[in-house]
Amino acid sequence: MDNRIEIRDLKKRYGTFELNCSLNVCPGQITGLIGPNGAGKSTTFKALLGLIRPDGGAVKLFGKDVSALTASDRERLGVVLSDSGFSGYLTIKDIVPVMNSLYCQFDKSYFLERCRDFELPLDKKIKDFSTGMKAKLKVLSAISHNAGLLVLDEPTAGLDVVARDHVLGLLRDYMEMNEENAILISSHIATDLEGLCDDLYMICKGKVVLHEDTDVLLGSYGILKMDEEQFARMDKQYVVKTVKESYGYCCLTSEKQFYLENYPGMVVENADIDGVIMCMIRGE
Ligand SMILES: Nc1ncnc2c1ncn2[C@@H]1O[C@H](COP(=O)(O)OP(=O)(O)OP(=O)(O)O)[C@@H](O)[C@H]1O
Repeated sequence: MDNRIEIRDLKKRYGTFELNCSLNVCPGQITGLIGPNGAGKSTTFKALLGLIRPDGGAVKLFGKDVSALTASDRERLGVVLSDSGFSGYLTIKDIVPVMNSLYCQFDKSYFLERCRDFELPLDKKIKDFSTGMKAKLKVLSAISHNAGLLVLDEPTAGLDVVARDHVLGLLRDYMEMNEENAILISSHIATDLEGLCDDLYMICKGKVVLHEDTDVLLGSYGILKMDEEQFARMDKQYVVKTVKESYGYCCLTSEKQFYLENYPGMVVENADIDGVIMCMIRGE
């Protein structure tokens, strides 16, 4: 069975908000969905998992329509949603038998070993866990039952750098368990995803505004800064977005090398993903 996600023209309307999103996740890949608050990331995840009814479009997991997934297909999914999790009144000791009965392939010893590595107490009620402890427990639960596909909505939200590093490390371990494993992960913290994902979808006001391989985004994209006169004279064929600034213009380019070679006086900066997002949102 292919660990694949296919979303085609997924539509969902809430008042003035309108989602219209297409994306693919391929076996062996980590795909990131980034976008500002309210962009539509969680709505996409909920529709993908069949938790809300879309107004249109098609969603497939493992090559099957989401409504056609069997219970055993669903066991092959590992999910983290921001507003889901175990009851706060349970302890890790309580949830082990629950996981055991929910998932045929629950790997109890892996799960408990990792709980020990992360110093997660087995007897403490989950409601008394810190944000970081809860996040680690959610991700550990998602990867401890031989899922082929992970769907993770903001698994690093609210974490300090150390806890974030632990969670990202767990995801890298997961990808090494099986080369066909795949992950769809969202975050509004772009730096979390740039070191992890093979490709990134940028979503804004319900629309995918950019899809690119992370290497291309970090290697070829750049930010150009110039005054009005330089802007008027420049060749704009590789300009993706333009933002008017007090000093002149700031442009996002998909080919920074072209401008480095042809415009020696121009300021050409490497684009980090936050810079790209800012230009995509503010630019025209
Ligand atoms: N059940 C709902 N009823 C009405 N509006 C909703 C509902 N769920 C989401 N929305 C609206 O849909 C839009 C997208 O929300 P969504 O939660 O998908 O964004 P997001 O990208 O996940 O944001 P964040 O990063 O803040 O979690 C928002 O305008 C939100 O108010």
